Amino acid sequence: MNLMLKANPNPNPNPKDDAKKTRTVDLGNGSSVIYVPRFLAYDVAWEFFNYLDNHIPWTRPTLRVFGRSCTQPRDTCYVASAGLPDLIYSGYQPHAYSWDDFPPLKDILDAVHKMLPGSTFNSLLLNRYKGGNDYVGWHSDDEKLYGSTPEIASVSFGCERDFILKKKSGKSSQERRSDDKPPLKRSRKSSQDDQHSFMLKHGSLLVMRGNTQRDWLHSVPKRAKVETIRINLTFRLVLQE
Ligand SMILES: O=C(O)CCC(=O)C(=O)O
Ligand SMILES: [Fe+2]
Repeated sequence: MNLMLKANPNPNPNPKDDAKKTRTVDLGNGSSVIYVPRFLAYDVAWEFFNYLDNHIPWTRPTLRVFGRSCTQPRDTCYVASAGLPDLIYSGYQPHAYSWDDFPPLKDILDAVHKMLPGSTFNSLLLNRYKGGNDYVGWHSDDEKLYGSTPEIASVSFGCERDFILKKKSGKSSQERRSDDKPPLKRSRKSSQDDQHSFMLKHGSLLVMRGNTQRDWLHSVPKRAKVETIRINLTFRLVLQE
């Protein structure tokens, strides 16, 4: 299959159209997010969607969360370069498929590397959300094998879903700003700075950098009425032991 993949050479052809613009959000304290809405051309992204939907050996594993067994609320698969330490999350160790098993994934990885000069990724966690009942709950991707400041590059296909970042508990920035007020007068409401939402478009790229996994949680919440499939690829760098 030749998908003629290139990262969209001009992801922002009309500078007036903010919806198409690459956006960098400084989350403070060394955390940042980059969002590229048109990372892949629309039609190419649909070809990838169809390939991934039909050729990836999706599974829905049983996880152990807070001592309880539950079925992961989305399909998953894992691909990694040979010789890397195993990924284990929520008591589950996915089988690591090879990049050679799924050549189009190497093309997407190349495009991500091209878009992010200086960044390297050697593993990929794939997720398939079959409809609005499928989701990923609040978490951070802070497994030890990614080191202290993991960079995660996330490419989305198909149904648009909300991706929400929320500051880990501790003081919200509004509370921090009102440190000089008596405690009773402090607002308990978190400020807008403590949550950011992205509607992840078909063919988009979102990158989390720096301290984002240390200081922030992220989720893709359930959405009533959503009935179509979304596929998401998160590229990560597993550090060699
Ligand atoms: O589906 C997404 O956009 C996010 C997936 C995610 O957070 C993860 O796989 O760790
Ligand atoms: Fe994540």
